[in-house]
Amino acid sequence: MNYNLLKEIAIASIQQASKLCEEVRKNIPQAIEKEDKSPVTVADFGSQALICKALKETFPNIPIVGEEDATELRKPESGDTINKITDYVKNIIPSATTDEVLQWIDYGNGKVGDCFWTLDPIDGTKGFLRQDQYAIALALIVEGEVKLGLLGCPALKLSQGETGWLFVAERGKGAYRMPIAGGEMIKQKVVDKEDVSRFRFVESVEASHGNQSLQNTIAQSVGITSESVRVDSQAKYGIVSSGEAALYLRLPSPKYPNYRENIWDHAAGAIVVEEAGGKVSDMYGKPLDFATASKMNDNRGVVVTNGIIHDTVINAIQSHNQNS
Ligand SMILES: Nc1ncnc2c1ncn2[C@@H]1O[C@H](COP(=O)(O)O)[C@@H](O)[C@H]1OP(=O)(O)O
Ligand SMILES: [Mg+2]
Ligand SMILES: [Mg+2]
Ligand SMILES: [Mg+2]
Repeated sequence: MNYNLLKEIAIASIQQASKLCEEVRKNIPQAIEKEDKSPVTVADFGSQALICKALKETFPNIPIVGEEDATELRKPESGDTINKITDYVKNIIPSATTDEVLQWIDYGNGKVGDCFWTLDPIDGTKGFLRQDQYAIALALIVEGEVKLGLLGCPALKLSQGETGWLFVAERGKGAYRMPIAGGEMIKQKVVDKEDVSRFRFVESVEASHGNQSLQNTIAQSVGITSESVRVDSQAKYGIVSSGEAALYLRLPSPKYPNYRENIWDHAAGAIVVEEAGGKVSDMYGKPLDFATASKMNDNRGVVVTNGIIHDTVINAIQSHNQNS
């Protein structure tokens, strides 16, 4: 299958969504509380509307499994919110109406199947609200395998170059990054073991999204002596794929032992790291399951490495579990 057109449309839609998100961020967004108590903003909805519209226009038959939906926005008390979202979308698509914006958001209510997109319009909403890192994450999954991954990180600064990167990976064709506003593609490669200064590990800013004390113990046991770099969102995958860290650990939070990861929180990031030479699995070394449901019910935790240290990390987690 030729993925060039899919890639082209996906890149353009993330560039549009990135503009909307940065505009909202400049104006200091407010959090709206979802049913599960997690925050969402007008930018999460606006980003989902723009990306879903672009994808559905060109690929009407590919379902989109997105994080957000418009149910709450259709209630009369959400009038101000949907008007705000529509205003932001109109900056990019001047003809957009409120009804269309609601419909575009709901294009994201697709189901997991043989071939589908999965979309997180803003991954790391808590980071976005803090003016820290966030990502716009889109992946194409075909017969259970991530074939394309796009990760827009509008606020990300790596050790060199501008702020704002878009990571693009295609199965078997490598991973690249480009400045999010457009520009030259740079090939991604994970860090070598000899590169001591970049042999670091990344984890969430939010302590409750993982198990930071265990993550630190494991990192030390595989020879990482420097303190962790704490970053919100799938930007962590972008950092590992750029060779600026060797390890990203997301071990189950003791506070939420029943939490299951969503496919849109990992699919795009996973292929970006794998195509840069790295490895991604759950904490038992099992591949992440993107084929079955929007939640990865049979996976626990996520381990992302430069590849070389993967088995050592999995073994360190195993021995810790056996001894505790
Ligand atoms: N208890 C939890 N454990 C792990 N991840 C979580 C938890 N609660 C929310 N998340 C997800 O963590 C992601 C961002 O995490 P981080 O920035 O720390 O890497 C978000 O996608 C968020 O989900 P959601 O998308 O529903 O908000
Ligand atoms: Mg969310
Ligand atoms: Mg999100
Ligand atoms: Mg997310």
